[in-house]
Amino acid sequence: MACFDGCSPLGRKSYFESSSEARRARHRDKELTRSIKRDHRKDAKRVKLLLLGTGESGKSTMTKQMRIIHINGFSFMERMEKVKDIHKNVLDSMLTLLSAMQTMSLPFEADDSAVSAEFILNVGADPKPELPEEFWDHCKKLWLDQGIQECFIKTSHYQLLDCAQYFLEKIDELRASEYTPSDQDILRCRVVTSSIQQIEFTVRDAGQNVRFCVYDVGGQRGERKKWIQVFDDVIAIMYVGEMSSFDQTLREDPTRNRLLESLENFEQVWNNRFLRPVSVLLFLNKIDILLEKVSRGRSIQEFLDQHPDMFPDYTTFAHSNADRNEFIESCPGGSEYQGKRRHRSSRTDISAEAVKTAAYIKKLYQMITCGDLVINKNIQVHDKQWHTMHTCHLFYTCAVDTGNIKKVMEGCRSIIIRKHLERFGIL
Ligand SMILES: Nc1nc2c(ncn2[C@@H]2O[C@H](COP(=O)(O)OP(=O)(O)OP(=O)(O)O)[C@@H](O)[C@H]2O)c(=O)[nH]1
Ligand SMILES: [Mg+2]
Repeated sequence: MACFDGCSPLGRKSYFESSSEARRARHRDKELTRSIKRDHRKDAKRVKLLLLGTGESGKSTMTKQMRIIHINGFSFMERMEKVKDIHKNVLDSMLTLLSAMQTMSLPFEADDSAVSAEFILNVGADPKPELPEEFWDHCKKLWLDQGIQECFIKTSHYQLLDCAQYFLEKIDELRASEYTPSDQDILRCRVVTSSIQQIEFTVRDAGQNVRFCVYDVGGQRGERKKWIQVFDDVIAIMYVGEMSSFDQTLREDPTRNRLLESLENFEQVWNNRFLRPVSVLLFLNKIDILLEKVSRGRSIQEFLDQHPDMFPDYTTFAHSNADRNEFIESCPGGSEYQGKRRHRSSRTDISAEAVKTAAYIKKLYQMITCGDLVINKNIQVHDKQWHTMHTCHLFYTCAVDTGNIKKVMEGCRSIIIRKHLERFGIL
């Protein structure tokens, strides 16, 4: 029979053991409580934000903007470290164009372009840390070839970096030995994120210093399983959605449309039970590329035709004046038009079709937040009641435009801080 009153020969020892054990337990308990309070105080001062979105949507570009706006930007050393990545972007872009020329059986305009192409392909087959001098001459020549230009216009048929044109148009500058990347060059430079990155900065708000901690994750499919590691204590998610990718497929799955992937991924984030109390700031990014695509005659209709029963009718969709004004004010150079109704309507470089496309894509994301559009029939889409603990705010963004991001971040700041104060019971 078991004895519970210390009557066994070991009873006294057990008593002492248990009493010292109890003291240790009490001590541990106090330490733990103190540490929880300490962490709570620390967390109460630190606002944790997550940048989520599919691959190449612009998350890392947003963190670069935060560095430019809130930290002292990039040091000379950091700029010089980017030179290799920028040169690699040029090489990768030209290799992609040459491979697409072959796949689409497009001819070069100049007879000797084939020689330049062969040179570049050889460099690509065995890339050295430094690109040879002749590389730049061949690259410049090829970029001016009408055949390559024709191929470039058909970019929706293959996977070209968004920064290809930007860098290929400034080859003379990039090849110079004294080249130092500018802020814009760094913003345009593409490097895939394959581990969780974090930046911290302090913002002065209403006379108080608020410490922000922003996590940037990889958005390609293989990276998304890591996202859950950073869900704890998050105050708000900055979801970077794609505006310009309606005619593109995923790099990691060329059978899948990028806009559809972004919408579905957003649906998962919005309905994720761990993120139920977390508000979402939805950045509808790459509006500059959207503008440029629509001006080249690309239309979202082609994408919609592939999913006849899924999306609302585009032909009868009408955007509001407010939609138009919001879009114009967000477009590069749009701050001049802010609040000036007469001037806004004189902005002729923004077509009605571009505004309609933007407003329509925005509506798709909005419909997901209301459960009016379901992309993945297999996930649990919650009703309005479930979502009352969080909100979704939408912003048109151009992540390479510091003026635009500064304005958007100012708009987000009060939403984030309010959410943070509510979480820590301060409001
Ligand atoms: N023109 C233009 N380019 C953009 C914009 N946003 C991002 N880019 C470019 O798009 C490319 C991809 O951006 P990233 O910030 O690396 O994308 P990401 O979401 O971090 O991608 P992963 O790390 O793979 O998840 C870079 O070359 C950026 O310069 C934009 O609004 N306009
Ligand atoms: Mg990234």
